[in-house]
Amino acid sequence: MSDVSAPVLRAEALVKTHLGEGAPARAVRGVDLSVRGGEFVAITGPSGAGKSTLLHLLGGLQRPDSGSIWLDGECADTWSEARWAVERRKRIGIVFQFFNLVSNLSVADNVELPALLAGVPPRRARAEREELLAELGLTGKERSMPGELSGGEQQRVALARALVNQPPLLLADEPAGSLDSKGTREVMRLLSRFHRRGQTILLVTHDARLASAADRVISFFDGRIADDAELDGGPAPRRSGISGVLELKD
Ligand SMILES: Nc1ncnc2c1ncn2[C@@H]1O[C@H](COP(=O)(O)OP(=O)(O)OP(=O)(O)O)[C@@H](O)[C@H]1O
Repeated sequence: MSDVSAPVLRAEALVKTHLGEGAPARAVRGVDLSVRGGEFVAITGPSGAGKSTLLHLLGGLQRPDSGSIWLDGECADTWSEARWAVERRKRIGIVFQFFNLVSNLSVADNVELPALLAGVPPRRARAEREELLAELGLTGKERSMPGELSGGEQQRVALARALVNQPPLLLADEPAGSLDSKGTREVMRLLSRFHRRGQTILLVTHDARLASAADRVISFFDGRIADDAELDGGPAPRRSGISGVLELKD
């Protein structure tokens, strides 16, 4: 088993200003953060606080103006876009509010795609996909197209896609933001279940209720960490990979 206390993700002095049409938006103004293996961290705060920008920086989807990021102890400062793409496939699963599924690919193909791009042999990619879809209650939907699914189902497919390469870290940006209360409960239950099995999760939400499912809550305000509180229980033990983890019962 991996060292539970080792940081999976570390950021130091991150700064990001968006230069848009209007005045520059100083979205992230000097953030230090360390996330240990097995932690479930929620980043919460008001609209416009900079939460999504921070998550995008941590996942390499945007580059900081200054500051550094380490993934599993490896500094990402000099990584190119291409290198980030490769590392994301191996190390980081990302789930967005609006699912971002490929609309003209079936559920099965959406989930298998990241595995195939990562060089996983097709037979193994298929096995991983079957296991995850069964786990997420989507068996029988393999040939469906994303547009034929409910919002909750689409988000479960997005979760399967994010987890198919067994990334040590899952980044979730308002994953229930476009769902009704049933869909929200479903997604939160799944995140909690994966966390209990050892998945490290960083969840961005403006909803304090959702944040309470985490074992650490970071309050983000005006581009900075205003509070960082560990809730009762502490981090779950980290286990490597999802497939080993899937054998465990709830
Ligand atoms: N691509 C962009 N171009 C210009 N400004 C941006 C861009 N992305 C974000 N911003 C601005 O940066 C600030 C932080 O935005 P961000 O989306 O990170 O906040 P947030 O806390 O995630 O908000 P919300 O909860 O509403 O999603 C806001 O003022 C926003 O308008």
